[in-house]
Amino acid sequence: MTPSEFCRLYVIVRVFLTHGLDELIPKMRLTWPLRMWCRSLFWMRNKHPDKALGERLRLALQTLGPVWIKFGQMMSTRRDLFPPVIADQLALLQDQVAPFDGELARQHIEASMGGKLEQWFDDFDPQALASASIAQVHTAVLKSNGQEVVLKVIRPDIKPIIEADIRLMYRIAGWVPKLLPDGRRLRPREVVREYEKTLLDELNLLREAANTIQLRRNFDNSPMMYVPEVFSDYCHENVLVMERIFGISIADIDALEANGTNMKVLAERGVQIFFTQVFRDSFFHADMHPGNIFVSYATPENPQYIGIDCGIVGSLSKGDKRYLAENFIAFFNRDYRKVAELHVDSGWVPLDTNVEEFEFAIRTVCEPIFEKPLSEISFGHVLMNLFNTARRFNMEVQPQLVLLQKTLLYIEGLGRQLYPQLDLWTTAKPFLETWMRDQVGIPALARALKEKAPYWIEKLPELPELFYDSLRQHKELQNSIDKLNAQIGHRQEKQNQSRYLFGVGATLLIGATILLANHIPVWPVCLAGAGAVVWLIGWQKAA
Ligand SMILES: Nc1ncnc2c1ncn2[C@@H]1O[C@H](COP(=O)(O)OP(=O)(O)OP(=O)(O)O)[C@@H](O)[C@H]1O
Repeated sequence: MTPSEFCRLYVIVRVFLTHGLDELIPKMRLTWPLRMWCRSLFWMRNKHPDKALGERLRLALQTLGPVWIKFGQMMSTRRDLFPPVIADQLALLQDQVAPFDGELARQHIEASMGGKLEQWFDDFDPQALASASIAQVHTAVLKSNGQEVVLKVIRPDIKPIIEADIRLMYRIAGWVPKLLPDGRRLRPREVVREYEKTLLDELNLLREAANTIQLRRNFDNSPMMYVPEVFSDYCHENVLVMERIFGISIADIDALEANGTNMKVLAERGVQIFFTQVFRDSFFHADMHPGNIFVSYATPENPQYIGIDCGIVGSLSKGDKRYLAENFIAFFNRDYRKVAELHVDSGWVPLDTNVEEFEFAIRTVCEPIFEKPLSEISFGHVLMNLFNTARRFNMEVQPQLVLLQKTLLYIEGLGRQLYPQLDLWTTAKPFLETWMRDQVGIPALARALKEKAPYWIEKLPELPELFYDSLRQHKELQNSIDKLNAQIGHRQEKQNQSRYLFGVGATLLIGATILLANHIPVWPVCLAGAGAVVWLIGWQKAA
């Protein structure tokens, strides 16, 4: 451990102890040396004894800074791992990060772009439009076409901080199974690894640029959603340049209402956009928080979403989509047997899972959900309950499904906030059923034919030649097989002959031995000589 790592670890331990987080460790796990060590750190006593454990954890993460705040935010979505009192507190974490100097932002952008900002932009505003833990956003105008743009720039000093904190997180993750009774189930190293990947992905703005371009293409000319244009010629790993959008924040319900927004349509569109992204495009925005969703001022009766920050996206395979849609439909038909079978068929749980037991477990967990009216059932909670049950039956954690469930939970929450009577199932069911119908039978066949048609048309002129080649190859293959068969036959014949000669030779030698034993002269020598000659001929044939 380097001295700076040691110092940081000291700070982390101090923050944990002064927030009384040693309370997380059960008494029986507090070994004698550990207890003595904690006691010796008398200047690190719990300074917030009046606060509940969840709140103290939230405050501690907030004190430790952006890397830990984001970690807490991610953990808040893993309700399968933490009790609600902790997860609810983690969900309150906000990264209020002070902006860094605009001049430093300018230098950083210029270093990435390899020239003065004025070469490409006018009116660069050194005052940040927004500042978050990883990046900061400034406005400017593109010189080439007068387009108002934003420049998102990664914080100059953030990478080493992230790397150092992640290294320490791994170290602490190694202690968790020893300290917490449930430590192994929490799979701390895996959780840190997942977080590390998300953070490192967010550090590369070229990824976000590519995701934004893809999402914009998927919703090209859509009245439901608008995605700003990315100016990829100006983008670098540290800098993203995109069209500036002017919309109402989705969190500003008063402003939405003042603009005359049809809240019912807005809420339903949120659900439709999500299902379209998941099932039609296999590409969904997975960082849905209020800072990333806006609504256009235009056409409030027919409201259009504006989506930004595509740093984190999810995608499902064809198989996953199909099983997911079937799962939803089976669940809402209360066909738990089908739900269990689907989990096995999809490979989400092992093939040898006892389907009856699994069905029973799903029924136990899911049936109470139907106590509520259908319109109040949460898809996100249904999925969470299903996955939690499946995990008891050794379902592997599937990151793409966790991301999907987390996004779905958020979309539902948002939808109900916008329009409390939102009936999710009625909004989503026709979409899912049409999609399912589209996946099987004549439409699926027609689509497959349509997809493959250009390939076949391209290959058609080559068909006669391919046919001739294949016939020729078949003939050549037949000739080789005939030759091989003849060789095998010849060899077998020789082996039969040699076996016969060995037999004759052996008989002659045995005869010679018998004659010799009976003291008959001359004949044994002749017979032995003949036997040896016959054996020699047989050996030659066998060679
Ligand atoms: N194209 C844009 N037009 C106008 N404002 C924008 C644009 N892009 C980003 N912003 C503003 O900057 C803020 C931060 O942007 P963004 O979410 O992309 O950054 P971030 O570092 O990923 O933040 P977070 O970690 O909170 O998601 C947004 O909430 C929005 O207010």
